Amino acid sequence: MYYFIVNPNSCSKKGGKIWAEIEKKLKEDNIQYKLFMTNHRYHATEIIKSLTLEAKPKIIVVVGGDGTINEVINGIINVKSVTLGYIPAGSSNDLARYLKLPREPLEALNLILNPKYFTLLDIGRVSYGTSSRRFLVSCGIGLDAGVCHEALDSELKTRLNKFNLGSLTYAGIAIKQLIKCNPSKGIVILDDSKRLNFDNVYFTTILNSPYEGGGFKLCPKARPDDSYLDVIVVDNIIKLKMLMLFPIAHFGLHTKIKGVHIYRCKSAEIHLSKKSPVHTDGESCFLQNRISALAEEEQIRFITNTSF
Ligand SMILES: Nc1ncnc2c1ncn2[C@@H]1O[C@H](COP(=O)(O)OP(=O)(O)OP(=O)(O)O)[C@@H](O)[C@H]1O
Repeated sequence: MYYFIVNPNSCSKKGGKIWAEIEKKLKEDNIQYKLFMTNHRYHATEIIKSLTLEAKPKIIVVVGGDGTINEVINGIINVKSVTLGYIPAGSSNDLARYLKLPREPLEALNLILNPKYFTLLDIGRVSYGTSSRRFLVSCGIGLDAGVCHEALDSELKTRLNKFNLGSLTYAGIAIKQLIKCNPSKGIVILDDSKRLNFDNVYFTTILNSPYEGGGFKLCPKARPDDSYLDVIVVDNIIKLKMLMLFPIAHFGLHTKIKGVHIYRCKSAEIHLSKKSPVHTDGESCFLQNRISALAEEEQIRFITNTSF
């Protein structure tokens, strides 16, 4: 039995169309499944909570974007009893990009029905104020999160999604926000011991895998299964040079630029001089001036196309 959690609204309603294609195939092939369609924000979290209350092994397939996967990962109670399958149906699909999951829905379904590999993926946890949330792709504070916040309700994203170019939204908004933004002073503490001071931080992002924001290869060497987090701090770069950083970050070529700092750690704490936007997997965690993140001990079993 396969349990499907479907966000029909992902990628400006493309999720619903993708599900129709998947459901037709499941019916044709007489595959047993149960459907749980989300009908509001955070519904995927409620659904998976109820599905994972008992520690009974289940294959749960998510149809949506990185935001839907984030809601799902945040609701799993018995992590060890779950195997996740994923049919990417979002605008940016950064998780699917790194896991090399098929972009074609029926191919992605085929992989789930005939799995090649099961990979244990790290689950990150970010804490802020009195709250905390898990992430699979990344969390961040500063400019990158500001871009995610604006992209959530972006008209531009809706328009670009019509041409399968939704991921370009992030680049467009990033340029607009960069022009206005004022960097902060920041302190980053790695593994409770290494303290780093920065004067003009644009953003700090903590990643499980290389990509975020629709294909920016921010930490090219990050691996989602190594129990470590990769951290990028972008500091003290003139805005004109920052404009160059975005296109070359698509190829992971920004890492040699002075002012780009990359670290690997088990935990990270970030303090900024002023409140700044925070995101987990592109979803908003409002404005904060302090966040901390770690890799949880338990990993989640994921159906993948490749071994890592
Ligand atoms: N039925 C629904 N109606 C409206 N919004 C929904 C519904 N179900 C889920 N959502 C919300 O839709 C938002 C977007 O989903 P998701 O992130 O998966 O798609 P996306 O933004 O197109 O993809 P990506 O994150 O890969 O760019 C999430 O914040 C989720 O809470």
